[in-house]
Amino acid sequence: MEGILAGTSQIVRVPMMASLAVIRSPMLFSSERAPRFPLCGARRLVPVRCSKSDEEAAIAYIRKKLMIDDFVNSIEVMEWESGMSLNDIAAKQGIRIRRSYRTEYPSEGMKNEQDSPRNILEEIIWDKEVEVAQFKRTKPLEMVKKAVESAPPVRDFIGALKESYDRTGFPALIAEVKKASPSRGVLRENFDPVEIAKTYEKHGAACLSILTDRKFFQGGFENLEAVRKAGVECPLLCKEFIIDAWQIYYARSKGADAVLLIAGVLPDLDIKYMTMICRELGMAALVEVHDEREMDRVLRIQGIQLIGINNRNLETFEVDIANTKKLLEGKRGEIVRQKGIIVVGESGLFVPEDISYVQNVGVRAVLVGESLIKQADPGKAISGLFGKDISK
Ligand SMILES: O=P(O)(O)OC[C@@H](O)[C@@H](O)c1c[nH]c2ccccc12
Repeated sequence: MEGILAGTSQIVRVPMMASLAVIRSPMLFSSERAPRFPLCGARRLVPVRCSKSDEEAAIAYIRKKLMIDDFVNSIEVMEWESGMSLNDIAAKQGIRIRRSYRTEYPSEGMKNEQDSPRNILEEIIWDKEVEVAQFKRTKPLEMVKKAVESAPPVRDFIGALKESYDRTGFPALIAEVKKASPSRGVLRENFDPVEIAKTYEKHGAACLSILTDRKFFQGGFENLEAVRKAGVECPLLCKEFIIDAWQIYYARSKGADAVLLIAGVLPDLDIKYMTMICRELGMAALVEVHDEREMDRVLRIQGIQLIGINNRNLETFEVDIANTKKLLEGKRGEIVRQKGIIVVGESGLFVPEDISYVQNVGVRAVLVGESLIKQADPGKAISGLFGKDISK
């Protein structure tokens, strides 16, 4: 009988049954040289011969173990199987950020016009691909999964946001621990992540966002780990450019309770796959959108609980808080309310009027960095931002 395929920890399609799933252990096999689907790592299907009983065992395993309805007959996977490039599939969804699929930095002589990133976000992503490939070589997934077992217990990120909203009547604050950014340069010379985290917590932050990207934001996973180990109780968002499921496990192993998934970078199938992994790990996924098309894509995905509307365009750095209003108007706002999704207003919030502006259009949490981190005491700055002391 023809037609089963599998990889390790991957999407698996069983053509006879038109089923598709994510599977943990190598079951049957596929060609090692077949192209991989990005994060899920599944290989393009190469029909292999296997016995009827193997096929039945595979199907039974998939059915029993996995919640796969979303993946069945996924258009993306069918396109990929039929030979479309991954960048073409992403482009069809309106994604402008291309992947380079590099695992090593190109040497100077190898670079050419076509090979250059088109904007800062694309540059970050191309860089991240190499960084993750290198990380994975030294710490393979199995090793990171082992480390997850001894990670500090997960905290309820969404629960903390709801609780804070109910307690204060203001959007819950996710306060950001960020030393620098590509758009603003160094925001704070004297940067002690633990001290900043503690003062944020003391002054009423519901959750914290910790930048872990080193090259562009001067962050690091050691900051996440240090904050968690210092006894800070707020749930922690790992602020990273996630392009590979490996990074989610890694974030959890370092104590993260939530991760950021950027819809402008990740095709639908990746978002589904990654939110599924978050769910399994007990983490929250903050899915970030910037325009109507991204918002519509994310609203169509089942099980999304937290959407961040970024007022900053990560390709041009333009900031406009009216973006939050635009994306919550009309039908979109209605769907958000029907589904009980918590919307986080992100970036460019400086004064109490900004907070009430986004609150009035339906935001129940805000993500704030610059306006706090630049103050002498970032925690004390919280009451200035809200126009009121919101500490417990
Ligand atoms: O410093 P601001 O303008 O308050 O913004 C915070 C946060 O929204 C911003 O850092 C951010 C939002 N989405 C991102 C994605 C990657 C890096 C950074 C971000």
